[in-house]
Amino acid sequence: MFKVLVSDPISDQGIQQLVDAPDIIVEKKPGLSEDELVSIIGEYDALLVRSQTTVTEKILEAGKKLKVVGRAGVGVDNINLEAATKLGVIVINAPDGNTITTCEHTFAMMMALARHIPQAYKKTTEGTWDRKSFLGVELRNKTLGVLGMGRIGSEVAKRAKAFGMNIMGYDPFLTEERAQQQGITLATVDEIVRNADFMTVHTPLTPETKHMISKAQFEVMKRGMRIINCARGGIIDEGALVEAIDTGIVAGAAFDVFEAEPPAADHPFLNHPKIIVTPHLGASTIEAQENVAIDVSEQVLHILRDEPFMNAVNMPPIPAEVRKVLEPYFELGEKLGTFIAQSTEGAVEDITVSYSGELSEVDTQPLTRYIVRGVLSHYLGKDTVNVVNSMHIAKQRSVNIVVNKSRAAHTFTNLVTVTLRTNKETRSAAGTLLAGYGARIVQIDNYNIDLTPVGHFILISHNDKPGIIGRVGTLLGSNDVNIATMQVGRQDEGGSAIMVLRVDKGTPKEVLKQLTDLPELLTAKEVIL
Ligand SMILES: NC(=O)C1=CN([C@@H]2O[C@H](COP(=O)(O)OP(=O)(O)OC[C@H]3O[C@@H](n4cnc5c(N)ncnc54)[C@H](O)[C@@H]3O)[C@@H](O)[C@H]2O)C=CC1
Ligand SMILES: O=C(O)CCC(=O)C(=O)O
Repeated sequence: MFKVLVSDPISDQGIQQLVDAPDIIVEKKPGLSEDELVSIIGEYDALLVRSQTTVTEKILEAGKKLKVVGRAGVGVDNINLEAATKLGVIVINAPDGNTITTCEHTFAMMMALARHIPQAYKKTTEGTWDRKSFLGVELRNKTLGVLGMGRIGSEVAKRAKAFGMNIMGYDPFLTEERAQQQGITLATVDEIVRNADFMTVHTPLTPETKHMISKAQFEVMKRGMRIINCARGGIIDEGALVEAIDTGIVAGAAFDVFEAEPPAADHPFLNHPKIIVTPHLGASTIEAQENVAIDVSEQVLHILRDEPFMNAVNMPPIPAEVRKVLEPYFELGEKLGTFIAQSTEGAVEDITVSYSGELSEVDTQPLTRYIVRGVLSHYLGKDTVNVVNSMHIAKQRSVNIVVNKSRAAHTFTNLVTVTLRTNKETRSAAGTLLAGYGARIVQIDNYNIDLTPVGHFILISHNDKPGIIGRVGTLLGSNDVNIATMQVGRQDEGGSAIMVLRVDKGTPKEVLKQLTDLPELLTAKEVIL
């Protein structure tokens, strides 16, 4: 059974699949302090948060069983990613589920700002019929500057065009060609600041974006600009903004997010006549909350069940076309790693992974992580090593990871060879996926074999002498170890050889010892895949 703690209010419908899963217990405990979380997190395998819970290093360290932190939303600035990576905790988010909702909130804010709707509402409901104070502006023919043309920024730009706005966009990844395709003008921050009538920010908060709009930008800003921030507090310098509004540079601002949330009661935005605010409601619709909770629950289920999952935040993203090529090899790669670790004696020095065929043409880093996990988890346990921390642990333990690639044609379309060098010996195993047959281990050291990597095996090294197969069969039979299949490979007649036996159940240690006592038999290892 896996225990999942939900520490923020997250859509019930969205997490229903977790609640219904027979191997999961979900407990909802919103509003806990850091100390309270530290005291209970040790019981849980997964933690689900929105933005209220700050997942600190202390919490992650106390989460001895914690495998994954799921963020039901985009921004992961409330999670200590560095600590999570170091501790092997996978951090996932739900990047797509709230895009449209947040884009629509941005638009609601832009229109409310253009037409003074919150201020007018307040006065009207207070009993004052004031039609003079709230003269607005149209969006049509105005220039909208979008800083950050990712998911939300692009959707905002699309809708702004329908309102007849001209769009200037800036994003480090925005090329001239993409800008043209989207019907917008590629611009610099400076050009946007000097020319836009409205400006909206849709970047993450990073050291680079912190205060990207500050005193220097306000000094050259087009007079009368209106500014919206539905991304993260701190992208726009709050103090400098208030000054720019009070000195007439900026006509007004609409903010959903603050540098510190919730803002202090005397925060200058609150009660400012030209600033409208919402309490971080960008993603707050029924649809978005359900979407993000579904996305994150699905990934958490995969991770807890040790199944392949989509991109984690604390792992480099895998482009869809690369994932398509690599994903079928993840399980095989991990099995090759565990096979070779179980087959080899001694302390690990280096792991060499060779990719040949089509696999050599893509970025194989994600697959290497699975292979390294397979090797290291044999020594350190599956719970300790995962695909997020496997490379980190290898480095920590001075295990060299060497990757070779060759496009060279081979008997197989693709071949993955894992070679493990220890202080005692070097062994290798190669595997492939055979169309219609699935995963196969096709080579051990230099011997060709054909093995479906599932079940219990005994891997024997011996000298190729008459009678040895019979002696092995008799010994195993007399110890009630039933042989399902047997494969033998040799280099030369009478030379060194290997035997791979698939057996129906685990082989007792004393039986393995008796095997190695047989004449001409060198080693006998149990391998469980
Ligand atoms: N108010 C709310 O409730 C919500 C806020 N957000 C926030 O909105 C922001 C954007 O979210 P998405 O569009 O989903 O993310 P995204 O990752 O799709 O887009 C962010 C874009 O910012 C760009 N960027 C990074 N550094 C930049 C820089 N220095 N200048 C210009 N662009 C830069 C990136 O290249 C990327 O294209 C995030 O901060 C997210 O946390 C997202 C959802 C809800
Ligand atoms: O959970 C929320 O409502 C906040 C959403 C958000 O800020 C994000 O997804 O980045």
